[in-house]
Amino acid sequence: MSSPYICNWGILATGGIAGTFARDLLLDPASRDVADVQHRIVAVASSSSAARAQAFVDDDLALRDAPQKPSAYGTYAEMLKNDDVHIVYVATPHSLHYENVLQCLEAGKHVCCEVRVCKPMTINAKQTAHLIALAKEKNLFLMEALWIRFFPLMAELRKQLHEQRVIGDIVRVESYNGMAFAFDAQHRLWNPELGGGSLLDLGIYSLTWQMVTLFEDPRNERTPPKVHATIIKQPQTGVDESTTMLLEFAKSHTHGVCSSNAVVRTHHAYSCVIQGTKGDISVAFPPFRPESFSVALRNDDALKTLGARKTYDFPIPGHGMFWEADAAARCLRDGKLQPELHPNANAQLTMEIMDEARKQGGFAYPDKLEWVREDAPQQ
Ligand SMILES: NC(=O)C1=CN([C@@H]2O[C@H](COP(=O)(O)OP(=O)(O)OC[C@H]3O[C@@H](n4cnc5c(N)ncnc54)[C@H](OP(=O)(O)O)[C@@H]3O)[C@@H](O)[C@H]2O)C=CC1
Ligand SMILES: O=C1OC[C@@H](O)[C@H](O)[C@H]1O
Repeated sequence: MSSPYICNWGILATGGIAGTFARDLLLDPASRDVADVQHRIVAVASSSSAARAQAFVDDDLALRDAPQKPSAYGTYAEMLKNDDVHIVYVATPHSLHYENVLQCLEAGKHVCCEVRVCKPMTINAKQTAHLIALAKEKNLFLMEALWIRFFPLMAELRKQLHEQRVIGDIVRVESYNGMAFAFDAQHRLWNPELGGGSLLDLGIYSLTWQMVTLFEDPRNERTPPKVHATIIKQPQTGVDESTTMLLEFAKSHTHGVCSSNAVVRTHHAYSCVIQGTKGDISVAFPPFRPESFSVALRNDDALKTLGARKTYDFPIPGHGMFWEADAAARCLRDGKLQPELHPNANAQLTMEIMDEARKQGGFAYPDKLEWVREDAPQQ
């Protein structure tokens, strides 16, 4: 057997998700039956201080006595000069993704650093288009780190829906992601300056379920849906507390109902319900980390009632962010610039749908967040 490809990561920022992702990188890939790739964290950077980066390595990742300790940097720019870094995990709030990824791509010119970004790609579609164009121009790998796209559950769901067509033609899809975030005007979820609001943070998941089920329905031939959206704003900071979109997929004659809410949590029944002519598929809670889905086919009595529900379980051996990391590593190994399972066109369309929802709901971020550099492609 050939030796595994070893992917060297640099972690940019040391907040909550950076720790979760990095700890997943440190798990033995054999625990998820993966043998062809391995991960190594070679560097960590914090914009706060080198001491913070060091504490992240020593304490958050418990690597104080590790034989090969990651280097700790007090600025992102310094880490990007490290030639050992193959790929960067950008873990800042999404208000900063655009400038941080630009920074990584620009550094790639000198250090051949590869880049990966945290979801959602950016604040708006123009910024995403610029990053995709720049990565292409520089021959660098770029992917939206939408971890659930890489879950084995997702592959099985796609197979049952689109190849085996177990529930026949899809007729209607309902997806919801809600979390009860206590109001704190400074928190990234509520703060407009940090790209706050439910749509970008939570709606990315409800929209993903629509994309996987309806946009990827072969009958729709990857035609973007018509969007009808409504937004309720948080009275103090003005970010969207709740966004509901009705997505109209004309070719397949289907409607998707998609919503996000930062005040009330998703009901514990299901994250997404897909109704077809022959039965239903229900994806379990929570929408951002489901471990099962179930299928109920209609009985033969004129297809009126549903039969017994069969559940398909996909337990996650860790947090579950390693599957996207494995996909990124395989792309680097094989010289691919984006993952087949989640091409950058998906991220672009997602941002366009979100832009349209915000436009219809009358919600814009401060100009300093919606900016694009003067060399961004004209749209
Ligand atoms: N996939 C998932 O399950 C999840 C994804 N996320 C996504 O991850 C991203 C980060 O979220 P999370 O880790 O929870 O956020 P945190 O606030 O915990 O961490 C963000 C980090 O970004 C860095 N940063 C740099 N500049 C700023 C700034 N001006 N304000 C705040 N932070 C700054 C800081 O690290 P430093 O000081 O070291 O530079 C900070 O610790 C978001 O896009 C979010 O949507 C969040 C939770 C779950
Ligand atoms: O990705 C996410 O998943 C769960 C939430 O905690 C978080 O805010 C969101 O960004």
